[in-house]
Amino acid sequence: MFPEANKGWSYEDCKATADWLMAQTDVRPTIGIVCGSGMGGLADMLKDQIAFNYKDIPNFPQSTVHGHAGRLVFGTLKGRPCVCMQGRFHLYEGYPIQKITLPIRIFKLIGVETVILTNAAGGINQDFKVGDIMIIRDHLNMPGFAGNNPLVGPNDERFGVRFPCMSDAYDRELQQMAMDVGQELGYGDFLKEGVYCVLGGPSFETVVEARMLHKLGVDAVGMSTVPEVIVARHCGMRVFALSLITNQAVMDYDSEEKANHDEVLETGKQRAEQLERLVSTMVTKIEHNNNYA
Ligand SMILES: O=P(O)(O)O[C@@H]1C[C@H](O)[C@@H](CO)O1
Ligand SMILES: Nc1nc2[nH]cnc2c(=O)[nH]1
Repeated sequence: MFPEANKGWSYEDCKATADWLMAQTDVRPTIGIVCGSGMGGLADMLKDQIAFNYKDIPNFPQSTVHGHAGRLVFGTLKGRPCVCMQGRFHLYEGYPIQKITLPIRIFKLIGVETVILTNAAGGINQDFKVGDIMIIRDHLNMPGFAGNNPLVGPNDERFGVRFPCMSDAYDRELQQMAMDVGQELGYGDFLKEGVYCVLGGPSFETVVEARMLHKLGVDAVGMSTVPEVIVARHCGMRVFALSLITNQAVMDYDSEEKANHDEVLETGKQRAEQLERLVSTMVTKIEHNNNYA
């Protein structure tokens, strides 16, 4: 029934990688961070770093996209033990969806309880501006509609249940915390919230695709995050996610704008400092006395 079942991403494969990592470092992270395109600076905030190139980690895929360094960094952020993916994997790189989400299961097996994900996204909401940071409230999983979901295949109950709930995917307490922290930091003008839609990429949207997403209630569109969120929730981790609006999706045939990856990376650089301060302040406030883990 599942011919490619668990090829390279079984519980045992994930456990072997987790054990290998645990043998190389004394850091025992409870918070895992995933850096979006151009946001790798988040990993550089970690103190007393122990970093591994993805190519040296057993079973890990390799980063192939500019703006994704390909390092797994352990360390402390304001005294809290963290692990950070400086570079993530995307469907358009050609990896099976189960492979791009394998690091999230490894997070779980090394003791991570809360996952913070960031991404670069195109603004669909017409009130959004380039440089806005959107707290993700909900998602639209377009590849999932076509059956490309990371949980397809035999379910291993050691990770989670066959049919996980997703109506509570994004932790509401953490969303509120981000809003509060954002206000304290004076980010009120550019801190938004909304719905993120994942598409397969790597091509950006046509005008009619962007218009369709707008009609569907999408606020920002990208090419990542959702598979990772599904896997994190499946194995019971708390999830918080942010989109940096790096460009406006083109919704008008007369527009001279053209989405491109250089603009995405440039916006990432411009907002890096604020994004890092928001995430690091949240990290100091996250408590692990919840019963998710
Ligand atoms: O990893 P993220 O989702 O931040 O990367 C986005 C989507 C594409 O990989 C790339 C397009 O510029 O940025
Ligand atoms: N699909 C998609 N992904 C992005 N990542 C950054 N900007 C965009 C965009 O406009 N569309």
